[in-house]
Amino acid sequence: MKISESDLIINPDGSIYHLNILPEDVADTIITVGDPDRVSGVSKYFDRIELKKGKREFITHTGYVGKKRVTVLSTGIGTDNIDIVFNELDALVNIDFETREIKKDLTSLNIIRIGTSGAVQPDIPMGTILASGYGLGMDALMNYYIHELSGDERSLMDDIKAHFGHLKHINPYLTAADEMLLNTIGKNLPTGITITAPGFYAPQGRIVRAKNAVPDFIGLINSFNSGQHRITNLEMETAGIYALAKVLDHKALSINAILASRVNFEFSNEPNKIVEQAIKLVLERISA
Ligand SMILES: O=P(O)(O)O[C@H]1O[C@H](CO)[C@@H](O)[C@H]1O
Ligand SMILES: O=c1cc[nH]c(=O)[nH]1
Repeated sequence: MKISESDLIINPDGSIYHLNILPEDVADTIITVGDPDRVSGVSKYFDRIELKKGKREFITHTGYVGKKRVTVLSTGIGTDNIDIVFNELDALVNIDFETREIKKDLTSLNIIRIGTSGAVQPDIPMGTILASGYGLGMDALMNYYIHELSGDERSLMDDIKAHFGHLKHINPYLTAADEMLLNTIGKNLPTGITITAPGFYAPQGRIVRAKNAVPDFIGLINSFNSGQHRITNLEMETAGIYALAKVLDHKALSINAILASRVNFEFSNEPNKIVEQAIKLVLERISA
């Protein structure tokens, strides 16, 4: 079935609407980062850069790490942007732009986020590089998609609903990391449940001047447990990435550079150093 011109917008040069890139510009291994400036922080380690393109906050560099072709792409902040990036990446590989039809042979991308995050457990200090075992969304993105839970996700979700059920403004969603990526790129890293919040301040329990509606949100978050599972950190994209990757049949893993300890009220004075360590770790493991 032909996808309409208003559902899938292709620019006059054949590129996809927001990302402004062509199907051939995308590698099968993709690193996403929030900060557009972090794209060159990743591609500076490429052995060869093939292309640099961009529009708005969506900057793309594609090149080679050893023999592996890799795309690094910035998403900007938030799961509203993840909606755009994931639908457009999927269209670039799985829709024929000439016929506007879904291809017969679908491509499953390997997508690794390198992001920054704040820890909510006292034993996860600033400087930790953490792999998200699960993404728990507190934002509204997945209210708009059909998203099914595996058995494992369902039992964890039951405990999450019991713990957070009194917060009537949220409809949380949960997705596990891709197991293969977790066991390779995320090997031996600390893991846990990452909460994806729809904001940086009150939605992450920060108190500045406005009054927060949820008292002691950090305490509520870090007191959750379900078997060996606990919530380790907060950021703003991972749950959307995991959920849309699953819906669209891609593989995803989120690697978090922990810049803040929310329980110790600390924020790193060397954030770039921690991010750099996360970038190097991911690139070494991608090219191994
Ligand atoms: O450093 P990035 O990847 O942007 O990730 C984190 O930093 C931003 C907030 O400062 C949010 O996007 C959050 O998820
Ligand atoms: O605490 C933090 C740190 C980085 N990014 C976030 O979203 N939260």
